[in-house]
Amino acid sequence: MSNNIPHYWAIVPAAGQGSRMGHTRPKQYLPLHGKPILQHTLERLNLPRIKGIVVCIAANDSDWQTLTLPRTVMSVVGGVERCHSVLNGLQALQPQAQPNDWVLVHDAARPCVRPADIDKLMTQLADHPVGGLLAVPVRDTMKRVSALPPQPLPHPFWGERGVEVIETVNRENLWHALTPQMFRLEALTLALQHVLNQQETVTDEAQAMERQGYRPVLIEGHADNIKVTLPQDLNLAELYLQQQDFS
Ligand SMILES: Nc1ccn([C@@H]2O[C@H](COP(=O)(O)OP(=O)(O)OP(=O)(O)O)[C@@H](O)[C@H]2O)c(=O)n1
Ligand SMILES: C[C@](O)(CO)[C@H](O)COP(=O)(O)O
Repeated sequence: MSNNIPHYWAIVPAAGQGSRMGHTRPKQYLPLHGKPILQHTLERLNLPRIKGIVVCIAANDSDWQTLTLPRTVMSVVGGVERCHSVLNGLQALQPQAQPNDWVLVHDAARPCVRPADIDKLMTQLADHPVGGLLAVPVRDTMKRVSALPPQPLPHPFWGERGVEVIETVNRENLWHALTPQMFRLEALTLALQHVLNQQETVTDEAQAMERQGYRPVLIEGHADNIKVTLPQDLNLAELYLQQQDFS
């Protein structure tokens, strides 16, 4: 029955203040090649298979109305943390979506995502019971730092008292979680509600699903799907957009 075929929806958390960017405007409205980051992101998500898009914006957002949108999208007010914004977006979808529909949650701050990778995520997980996310394997040696208690160190070569001690973390099987992260509407809604009801937060949707005992699937994407976070990310994102448009 055609009405049993799950639809695909997108939620774009865009209600952050971009504090790490250190700019007066929220980073999602800063220009890349003269176009706001959020507009680039919405253009990447404007795929035929995505039935509708919900954008979560800050209550005091004065830039949203200035965007030229590639299609009609819904907007809802976000929350204190990203996970609160995403839950508001999920609740806005409830009236028009089915519980088993897929929801792709994609950061407004990731304008370089490749439409081909979004399609890959939707296609490869279309029949999966849980869902998953775009990710890329860690390529660098990883270090964990921890502050030493102010006491003599067991060995003089381990640095001065009170400095951070690093230890190498096994990078095998370590991946960078990206977005979109794609899960079923009802399952993701319940998972996030459970986390928030515990007065806790999560930094991505997969973590909420993991806490419910689900095992999300990683689908390899591309490292140029960066989250624009710090000032130096702006030039890098412009370079990636330029490379993609000409590749
Ligand atoms: N309460 C929040 C916080 C973040 N986001 C969105 O979640 C995405 C990823 O979050 P992040 O990169 O941390 O954005 P900010 O929170 O704006 O950045 P910062 O932590 O530097 O303030 C961004 O598109 C951001 O707009 C959101 O919708 N609601
Ligand atoms: C969702 C995310 O982009 C996956 O890497 C990341 O967790 C967002 O973290 P932030 O602290 O909200 O930027």
